[in-house]
Amino acid sequence: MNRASKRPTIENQDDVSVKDEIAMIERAKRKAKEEKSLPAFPLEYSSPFSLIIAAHIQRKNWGDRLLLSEKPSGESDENYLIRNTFVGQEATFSSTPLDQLAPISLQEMKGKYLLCRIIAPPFLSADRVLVVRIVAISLVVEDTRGWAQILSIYNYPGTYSARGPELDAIFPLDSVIAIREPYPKMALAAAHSHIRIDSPTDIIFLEPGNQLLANVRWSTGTRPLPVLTKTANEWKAMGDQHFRSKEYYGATKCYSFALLRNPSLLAVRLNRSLTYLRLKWNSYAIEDAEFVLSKNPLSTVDRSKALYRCAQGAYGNGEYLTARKLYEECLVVDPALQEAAAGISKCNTRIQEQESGTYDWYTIFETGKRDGTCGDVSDFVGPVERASMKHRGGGRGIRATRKIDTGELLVVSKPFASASLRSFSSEGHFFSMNFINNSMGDEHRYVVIQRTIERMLSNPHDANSLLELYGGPQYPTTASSTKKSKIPLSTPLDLDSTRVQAICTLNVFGKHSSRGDILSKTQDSTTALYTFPSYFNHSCMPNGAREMIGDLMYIRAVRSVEAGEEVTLTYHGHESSYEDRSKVLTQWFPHCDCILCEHDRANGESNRKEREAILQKANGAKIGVKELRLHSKHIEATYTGSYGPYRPAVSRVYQILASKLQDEGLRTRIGKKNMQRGRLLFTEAIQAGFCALESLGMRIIDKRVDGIPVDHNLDLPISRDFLPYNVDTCMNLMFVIIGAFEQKEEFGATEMWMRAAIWLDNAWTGGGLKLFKLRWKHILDLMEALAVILLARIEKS
Ligand SMILES: C[S@@+](CC[C@H](N)C(=O)[O-])C[C@H]1O[C@@H](n2cnc3c(N)ncnc32)[C@H](O)[C@@H]1O
Repeated sequence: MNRASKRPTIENQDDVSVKDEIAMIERAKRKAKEEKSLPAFPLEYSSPFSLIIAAHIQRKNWGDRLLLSEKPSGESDENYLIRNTFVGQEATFSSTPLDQLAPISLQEMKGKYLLCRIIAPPFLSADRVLVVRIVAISLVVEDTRGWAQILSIYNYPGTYSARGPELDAIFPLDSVIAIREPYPKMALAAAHSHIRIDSPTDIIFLEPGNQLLANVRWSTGTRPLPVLTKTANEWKAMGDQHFRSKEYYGATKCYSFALLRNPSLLAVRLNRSLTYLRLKWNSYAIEDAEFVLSKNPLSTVDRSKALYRCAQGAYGNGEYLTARKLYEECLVVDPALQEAAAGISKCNTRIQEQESGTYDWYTIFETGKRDGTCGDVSDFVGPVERASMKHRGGGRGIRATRKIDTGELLVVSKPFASASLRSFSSEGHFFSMNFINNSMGDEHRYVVIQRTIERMLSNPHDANSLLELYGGPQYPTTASSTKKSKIPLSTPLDLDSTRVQAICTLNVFGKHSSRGDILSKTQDSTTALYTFPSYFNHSCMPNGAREMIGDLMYIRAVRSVEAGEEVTLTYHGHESSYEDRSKVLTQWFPHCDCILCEHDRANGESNRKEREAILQKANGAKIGVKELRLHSKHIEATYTGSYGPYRPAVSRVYQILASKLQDEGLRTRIGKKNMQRGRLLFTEAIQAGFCALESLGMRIIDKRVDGIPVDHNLDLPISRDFLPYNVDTCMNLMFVIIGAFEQKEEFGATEMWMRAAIWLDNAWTGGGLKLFKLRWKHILDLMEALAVILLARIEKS
């Protein structure tokens, strides 16, 4: 079976239309509601023995292949990994501290905590159809009376793509765990009823000496807690092994066990600190390193390592001034530590970026293109601030703190959490039904939620800034506060996973897609969640525009903005019709009051429909120049009254016309050697290119098509007061114009328009001629000698 053809994506929606998807999601919602209404108690009895066997079989059947070894072959159905899940399903989480809850057994779960013990290795939950797995990790546990149940754990850090040995380390056999206010899930979808845990903070691993373990008798016999089964050094060795295998979650668990056995082992604490750094759990890394620094006496080597880890942690948290000071202290302890000297220099660069908004855009683009991530840069907030905007959902927005010029850099933001195509090692399908905005989500979106939760757990300060984002009317947007826990995941942060899912759904950004589109895994796509950029409200004709390079986002003003004026972005593609925009926007709000939508409404439905019909014809495969000329006139006529110059549908028709004219011009010149007619066609192509640019909002000052002298002092042919939303489309149009001028042997014009292209690219990217050459290499190569000559002349002038 050819799976690629079966995958429902935005490009291939034959299998599952949007309507079908919504119907599917509605059915799933009904099923979830029905499930919730079933009586939860009493829980059915399950034989521990049969559950343990079932767990082993599951793990062996296909779990082993997926968990322990390389990725599945993807060729046979049995091996093929399909994950499915729901986002926005009403989930529980506990906010009652463990010591204020009463213990229960599985027979009598209700508003209490459950004390239980892991009695089988973790496995991947499967639906009735074996090849479909849900995204949870499953454990078989027994309570003190020997009753067994399956725990389905969602959102637990490090489990989404962990393999067997690491999961075994995260959930060691015989661990005793307390689950705050667990709830049973009936056997409607899964093979067994089970206990579902949505919030990782509801699970508390109990360690020796915990009060809750006093006087506990296990009817199946006492077994030592896992931590007691190895010496500190043995745990350290296991931790090192996981570290070498890059299984950092497993490694931190082993190092934590080693430290429970012997808290004074500084080497283990330094190793755990390093492991936290790898996981970007910077605050925990700093805590371990600071513990080491608090010891006296301390060897120079340990002091230097601990200081260096503190510096790296502060750097990772974006505290560059602190990090620089710490790197300097490292050099005092060990003047030969070159990494510290390099650290200082990196801090200086980051501080400069942060203060001045000056970036090495060339390197950023190159890294983003190569790695799909933003590399090492700092955040920047320019002349904009968060402000109260009561008339918008969530009540906030972004406004200018002073007058802003066209092209000014407003924001550079690293993601709070991101997922790019390159983040996924496994193949297979992923289906997620989002109950919040009734859409099918892809794996990227789900992974962003997982990583968001993880980041919240790893840093309470980050958790607070995330919880301030808008999650819909049911969640107040007042600042919240979470405490820092001493041991990760062991004290209540009270993570409400449904709220986090709602926040992610309303605020996530995607590359190459409208904010709400589904992206195919085959596209080079990045999905990411940002904090500051999430406060921008929407307009279909905004004064700001965003770009994602890897997972780094930058935002520029596309026109001048007055002090105090709101700065907006668009949440969807820039060229969609009123009807498409309205449909997409309902995910966020019911009615768009921007100027473009007002014009479209005033323009009337019949004009809009006619416009779409013309556009469809113009997009037809066999369309000729003659028909396109007519379509361009007709589509212009669908606009009435005071409709502004921004008309992407018109631009689209002129774009097609310009490229067809250019093709025909070439055929005429080369084939029929008809120079004069060729020249006319190129002139018309240039004029169509001008119309296409103007309908995207650009203002052309110099519309000459003949007799432009070769003169460096000529001003640009375009106005510098507006950056078009779709820069790449405009750049391509300018290259068409340059090509047509070349055919007309108007070399003055080619240079003038090349300068315009370089200006626009630089205004958008900030990367100058060097980045221009990198970004447009594929086109410049096609231009051959012309590009070489023009760029050499421009560089010299
Ligand atoms: C990404 S948030 C933007 C920031 C949000 N206003 C806040 O206070 O956090 C998206 C939400 O803002 C609101 N919003 C954004 N643009 C809007 C617009 N043009 N009209 C109405 N509501 C808008 C909607 O409620 C939407 O779900």
